[in-house]
Amino acid sequence: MLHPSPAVTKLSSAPKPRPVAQPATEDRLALPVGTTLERYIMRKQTEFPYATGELSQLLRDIALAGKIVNREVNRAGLSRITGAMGEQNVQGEAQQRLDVEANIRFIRALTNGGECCAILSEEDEDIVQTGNHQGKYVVAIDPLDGSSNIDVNISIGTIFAIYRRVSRTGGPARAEDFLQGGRAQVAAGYILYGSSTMLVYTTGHGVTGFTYEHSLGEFFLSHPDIKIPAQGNIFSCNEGNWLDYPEYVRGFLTTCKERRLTGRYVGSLVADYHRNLFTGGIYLYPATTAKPAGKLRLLYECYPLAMLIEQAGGVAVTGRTAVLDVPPTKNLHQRVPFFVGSAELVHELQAAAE
Ligand SMILES: O=P(O)(O)OC[C@H]1O[C@](O)(COP(=O)(O)O)[C@@H](O)[C@@H]1O
Ligand SMILES: [Mg+2]
Ligand SMILES: [Mg+2]
Repeated sequence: MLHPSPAVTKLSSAPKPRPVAQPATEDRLALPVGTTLERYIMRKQTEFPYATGELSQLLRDIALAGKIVNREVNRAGLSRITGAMGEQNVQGEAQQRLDVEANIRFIRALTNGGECCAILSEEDEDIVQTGNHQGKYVVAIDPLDGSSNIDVNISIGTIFAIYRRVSRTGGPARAEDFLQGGRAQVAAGYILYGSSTMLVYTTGHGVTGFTYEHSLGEFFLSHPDIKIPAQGNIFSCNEGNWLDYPEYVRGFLTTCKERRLTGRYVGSLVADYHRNLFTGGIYLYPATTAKPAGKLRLLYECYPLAMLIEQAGGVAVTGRTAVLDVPPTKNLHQRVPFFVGSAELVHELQAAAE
């Protein structure tokens, strides 16, 4: 919109001023690339008149733990925290030292921050109470995703979902606080420890990406308003499971190959998801004969990534059903089949689903 200056409107004989473009209201509130995460969070908070800053503090706590985990990941080979623990987590999967380390770092940061009442982590069977019984939020988290890639210096990540607790404050959080369903998430995101470290999150108003600047120790806004292309050229799955995939998934993948789409699979969900978010594509972790419910966990892997993808204009389904509409069972570590990515590709898969 163009606004002549008030002085000029009065003096009609004066030479016409050069028009100055004024950004629309929303644009004036938008912050430029390079803005620090802290400033971004503060500014966003002022857009919600009743915001009390608790969610902002939670995001700060997650970013802080992310910086610490990033440091540990970067020097893991030197500091001897790579390798298997020789123990299994609640999923019966081999626990890596960095899985444990990351879990400790996130729990500590969320406890010290004061706003998080309880944490549901992939690494702990039960809900972890932080002792902040007045905290209004709970966090479901996969502290380190892509464990099998830890020891070989390949990108890994953290995935998180934030809920406002529904049980009465003043006491410990309960399972119902985590079992509200995907549409109840107030924020969700991930941190990618990759060739650069990024924090990507949503509070339900689009998706924003921040890149970590190591020497300054800060996340900076680098990717405002991320949108996934509606169509894509990439399919990402573990083809070693081909013989165990449902027939409709094999049929879909065959058409991908007939159309000469590109196969790309890191084996770290965050990394595969992040690539497809920017390039367009579909990530698939179907049910298999060995894993009839799929492998990925609903509460701290699929729900948060589904919220992000919908905010970015993409789609996430378990087959026919939108991931965010899947009702959680009482199992806090529930698994579901997961198909996520560009709308056109995922809709095609969904139409073929049994
Ligand atoms: O080795 P597979 O069966 O392809 O599974 C890979 C998937 O398993 C995961 O590693 C599971 O996550 P965790 O490492 O957090 O257990 C995903 O990151 C990845 O997409
Ligand atoms: Mg994981
Ligand atoms: Mg994990």
